[in-house]
Amino acid sequence: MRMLESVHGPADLKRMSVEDLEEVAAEIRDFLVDKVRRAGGHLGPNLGVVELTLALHRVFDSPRDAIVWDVGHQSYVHKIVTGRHEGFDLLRQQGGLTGYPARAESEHDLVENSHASTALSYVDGLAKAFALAGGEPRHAVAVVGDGALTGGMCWEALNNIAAHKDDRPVVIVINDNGRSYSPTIGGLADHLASLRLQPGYERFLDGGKEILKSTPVVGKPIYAALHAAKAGIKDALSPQAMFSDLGLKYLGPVDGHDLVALEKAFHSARSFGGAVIVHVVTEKGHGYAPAVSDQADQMHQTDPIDPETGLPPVKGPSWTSVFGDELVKIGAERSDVVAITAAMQRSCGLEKFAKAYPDRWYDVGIAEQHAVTSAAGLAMGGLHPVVAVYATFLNRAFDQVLMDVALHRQPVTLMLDRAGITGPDGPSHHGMWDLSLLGMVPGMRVAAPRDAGTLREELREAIAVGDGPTALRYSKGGVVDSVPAVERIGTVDVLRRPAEGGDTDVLLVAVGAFAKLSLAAADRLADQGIGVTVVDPRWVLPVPAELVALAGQHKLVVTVEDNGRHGGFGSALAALLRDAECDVPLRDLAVPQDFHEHGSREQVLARVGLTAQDVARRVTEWASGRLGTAAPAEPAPQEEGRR
Ligand SMILES: Cc1ncc(C[n+]2csc(CCOP(=O)(O)OP(=O)(O)O)c2C)c(N)n1
Ligand SMILES: CC(=O)[C@@H](O)[C@H](O)COP(=O)(O)O
Ligand SMILES: [Mg+2]
Repeated sequence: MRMLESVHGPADLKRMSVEDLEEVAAEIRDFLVDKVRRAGGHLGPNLGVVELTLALHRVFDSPRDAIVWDVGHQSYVHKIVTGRHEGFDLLRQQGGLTGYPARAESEHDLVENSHASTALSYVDGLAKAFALAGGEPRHAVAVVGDGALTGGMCWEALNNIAAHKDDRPVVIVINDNGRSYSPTIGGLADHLASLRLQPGYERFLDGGKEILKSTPVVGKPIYAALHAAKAGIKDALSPQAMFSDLGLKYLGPVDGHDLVALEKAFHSARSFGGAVIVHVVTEKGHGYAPAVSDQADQMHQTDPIDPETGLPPVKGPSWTSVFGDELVKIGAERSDVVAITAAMQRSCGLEKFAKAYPDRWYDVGIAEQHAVTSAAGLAMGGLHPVVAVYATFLNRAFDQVLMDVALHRQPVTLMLDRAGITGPDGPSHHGMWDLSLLGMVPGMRVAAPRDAGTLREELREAIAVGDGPTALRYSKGGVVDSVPAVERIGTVDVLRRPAEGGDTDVLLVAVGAFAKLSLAAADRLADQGIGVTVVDPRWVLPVPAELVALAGQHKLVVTVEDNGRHGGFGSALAALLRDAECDVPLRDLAVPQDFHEHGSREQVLARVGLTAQDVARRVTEWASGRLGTAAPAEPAPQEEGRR
């Protein structure tokens, strides 16, 4: 790591020779493989942007020039060359480097949101701000992947950037490795592929230019004529009409692992002065055979490996895999069931369904809004679509759920994976918003399975609904095995009653995966003589009416949910009790309404006061005085987020 240790910032890169840079690139690759395989993270994407990042930081002047990374999962090299390589032992771990740009970490980092397809909008805004500020030009540079480019916001931004193509220095670097997780889909992807097929285009032109320029007398006029004909040649060799028709200058395709070619292209882009697209062709996982040969997703996202075995941990069944397996069975029974993914087929559990029913699944690209409204179209066509997305990514399709699906009462089922605190991916990945959003949607029915069995059961119940939208929400990671019910009252499962003849002091209403945690808290409370009934509503929205009678049989109601507190299940139940004029006091335990820094799921839940011990302590605190029980020691406050 001799060379790499001499890199403390972009200025050090600018002083290096190409030979030194090649050495730095090799050392960075070794560093990434070593650190990311230990810590876990986005190994493939970052191995693909080593040369691209070095060339960017040599040609542009960050932070004066703004560099925005779309999604941001491929910003490890950027972090390494901006003085943070010593922090990689704690990458994505509590208290350590985040896996995305972080403003608190560096002046070189601007955008922390890890939701895709936003970078072009940021640079459009930045370019406008730089223009208004006047003075020496500052460049707004976006690095956007071919996957992120399938997101609709990119095209909204391109439309605006093209409106000022000549006088605002916007540089759009398309990092085209042909993949999101799996190969990127759609007409745009095909278009980029057709451009990729002409890698010699730039070399063809450059070679001709040098020969003609060095040819005496006739050379220059011929070159001038050819230059004028260049557009024609370019279209013939490299049909980039899509971009030039927008009025945007297009440079490329450029070999994304050739430092000299990259710098040449970036210098051209920098000196152009207006909006320019640099189409860079890279290879995900480049330089590391296990990543390049990983057909599924070229090590897009790797779990920490076991240093002993050198293998990722063996995982048991996940919420995702339980869903995926059950959907295959349903697919055999219901030919009208189809599935949609937004470029996350495997991560959302649709791999087996896609294999079993190749004509009944759709990858729409990173386009959640299109996924939902196209699902409404599929439903209007007589089918029952199942849309599988991460809960946090549903945020951007809220209006589509509300006005395209629910307004038309279409039978679309949303499978909200990674609901609740997710952990290592930080604040924009925690799925803590969906219950608050969907609670506003008339006719929306939301289930929160507590274990594998209820996931299968509630999925089937959802698919059986033909007159409106349904959704299931479930956590990241290993599924909870089995949490049996002792009784079912309507849709509500009673999981635990106070000991025989014990007082029905507290009704503990547990949402989804928090059932197990709530039972553990109830055991702690029983030790203190507090009688607790634990129930699982199963279908949490609209709130089951049975909870009103159950609440009336207790002295205190407490809800526990892995959703943001504002507008969550607790709020909805409180409203129902008010409407029913049931005045039993209610307290709601939920994720504090804030942005919560990364860590493991367990660490973040502990940080925000959502462990069994926290629940028991808070219930004891609330029960004291009401139930004549002793007041507890001063409870740990629920930590607010980082701001
Ligand atoms: C709105 C949204 N949907 C889905 C994701 C999940 N996601 C993260 S990276 C990625 C693929 C990105 O592909 P690309 O932009 O080509 O970058 P690459 O990994 O190939 O460098 C996806 C789907 C996300 N971050 N944001
Ligand atoms: C960057 C991104 O959005 C995804 O790649 C995410 O990191 C995956 O998270 P999971 O590990 O929960 O699938
Ligand atoms: Mg890609």
